[in-house]
Amino acid sequence: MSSEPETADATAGVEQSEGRSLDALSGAGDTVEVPLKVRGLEKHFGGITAVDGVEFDIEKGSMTGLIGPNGAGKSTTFNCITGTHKPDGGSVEFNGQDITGLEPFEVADRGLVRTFQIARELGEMTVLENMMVAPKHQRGEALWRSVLPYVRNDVNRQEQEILERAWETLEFFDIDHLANEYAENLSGGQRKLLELARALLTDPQMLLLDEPFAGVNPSLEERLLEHIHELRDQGYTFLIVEHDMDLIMQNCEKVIVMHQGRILTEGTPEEVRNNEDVIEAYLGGEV
Ligand SMILES: Nc1ncnc2c1ncn2[C@@H]1O[C@H](COP(=O)(O)OP(=O)(O)OP(=O)(O)O)[C@@H](O)[C@H]1O
Repeated sequence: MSSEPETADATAGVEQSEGRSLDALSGAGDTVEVPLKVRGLEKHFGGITAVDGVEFDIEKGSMTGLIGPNGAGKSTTFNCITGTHKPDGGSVEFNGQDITGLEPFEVADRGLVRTFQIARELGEMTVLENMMVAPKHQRGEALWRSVLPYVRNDVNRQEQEILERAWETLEFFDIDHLANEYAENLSGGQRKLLELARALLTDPQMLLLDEPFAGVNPSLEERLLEHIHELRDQGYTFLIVEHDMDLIMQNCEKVIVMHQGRILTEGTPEEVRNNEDVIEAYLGGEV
């Protein structure tokens, strides 16, 4: 797959959103080098403060790891950024637009997309059908139902274009031979590849991956990593939550460490590895 995130080719055949900045898509106007800015983010659940004034910047074309122990607030931070949770305070800016509190499909429309686990209903569809409903599925969890008849019966011109992109993306991830397999029959690693492939069909500029390597065997993990690096080289930006510390340290140029809802530190893997707070107060010397 050779298309870049902002090019017209990358968006061919896929419904464009009204809310998306044309400048951001075409690269015209000011170049946004820090597409994602999180400021003073807060989220409370009853008496629990899950996210407590989190702030960070993500640079364009970078691969950043977000790490921290269980309950540190990583998933809640992801959820507040991508619209699954409404933050109680702070702001999220993407490509110069305030996206704080927008619905998930509105955030995805702007090019900030997180991978979704293949839900039970999608597991009962083939890999190719999963790809065909991906662009619309991301814009609303229920919309895929309305698309399904078209997938199974007559395919109109727009669907034909989506079909071509779907095949191209499946080939890129080396899972085109599984196109007619039901998604529920895929291995854990193959599902992760499909989840990433589906996210790509929504024309993202930045991808948020929540534990993309969980349950993935070493050889598939290697392949998944190669694909992520290749996509990064094409200009996509990645923010990755992952428990495998070594994997993050070896593959991300920047690491953000969360602890008890706050940013403990951030820096290069080397800086984080040598940070006394991280070693003593948080990681217990496991880095
Ligand atoms: N929906 C919720 N309702 C109540 N408490 C929640 C909810 N979601 C998260 N929490 C709490 O918020 C805190 C942060 O949880 P979160 O899942 O964001 O951490 P995490 O860093 O992703 O952890 P893990 O690595 O274990 O997935 C935890 O104390 C958790 O129990």
